[in-house]
Amino acid sequence: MASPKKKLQGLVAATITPMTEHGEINFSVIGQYVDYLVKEQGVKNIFVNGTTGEGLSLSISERRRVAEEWVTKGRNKLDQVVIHVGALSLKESQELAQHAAEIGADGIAVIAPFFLKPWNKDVLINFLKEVAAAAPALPFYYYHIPALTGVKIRAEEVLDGIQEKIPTFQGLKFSDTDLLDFAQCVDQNRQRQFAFLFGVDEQLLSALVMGATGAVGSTYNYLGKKTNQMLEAFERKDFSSALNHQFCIQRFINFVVKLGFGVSQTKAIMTLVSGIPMGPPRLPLQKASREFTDNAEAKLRSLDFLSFNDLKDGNLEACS
Ligand SMILES: CC(=O)N[C@@H]([C@@H](O)[C@H](O)[C@H](O)CO)[C@@H](O)CC(=O)C(=O)O
Repeated sequence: MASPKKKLQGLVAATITPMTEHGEINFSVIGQYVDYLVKEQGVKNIFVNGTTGEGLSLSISERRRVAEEWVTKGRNKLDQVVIHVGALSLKESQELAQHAAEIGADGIAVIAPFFLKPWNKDVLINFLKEVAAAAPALPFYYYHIPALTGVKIRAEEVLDGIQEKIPTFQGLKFSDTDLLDFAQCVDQNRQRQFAFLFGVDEQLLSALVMGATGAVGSTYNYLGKKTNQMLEAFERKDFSSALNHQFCIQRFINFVVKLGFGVSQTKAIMTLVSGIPMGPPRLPLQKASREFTDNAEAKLRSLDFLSFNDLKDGNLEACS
């Protein structure tokens, strides 16, 4: 059984894996990155080696070293460090789970294997169970991201009876827009103290209404402060302010989505906003174009999302 631990809640930044221009991992900026999240964005939980972290594009040895660096640099600064240990090979996933336990991570998460896929709920749970068993003292999260894995088994089905099979099961990271499925996960498991972590940043307010207890996402790296204002407004039941904050965040995400948005663009935006070099992504991803970065910067400025004092054009559409 997992040792009782503080529930993972609030914002969780899906960390980027910083890289050098030569495509090697740039471990040297991770300490600075931790400080930036805590001090500038008010984000004290991280999700390492997930989608944003290009976890599936790293070698097993790189994933181990990245996890170690975040745990080490986050010690006494971060509340929780969750490591994504999903892999196509059960053995690799187990190795990473065991490693996460050894280095003192606070939890592990696993996606569905996506090449040879589980064809029903029971097979998927068997896979997850075998991984969880490799780290029997660590809280376990199922990472539901059907658009990327192609595994379309509803999260509601996966959660049905999961704790009996996986005693360390502690929550769901739900990266999908199907709010019916998400809400049913909450509704059917309300008595259990699970964490329901939503992963579509532009729709977080809707998920909060449905009972999300926290959120994992890429934009919390650089819009954490803004999103925390939304969470605070929601908490004090000021729904009008919460909605304004969500609309404001949506204006930015909608803008970049139309330009073409993904992990590469997240790296470029984070470099711009934080000043910490995130470097290029690894193939098969391509570096964001200069045009993208210029347009994203102009939008960030007009929404007053950049804390520089050199606004030349004024806040054209700054949100309150
Ligand atoms: C598909 C995808 O990358 N989704 C992001 C979102 O944060 C996403 O970037 C955001 O909602 C903007 O669309 C996260 O759910 C991914 C995530 O948490 C991770 O990196 O593991």
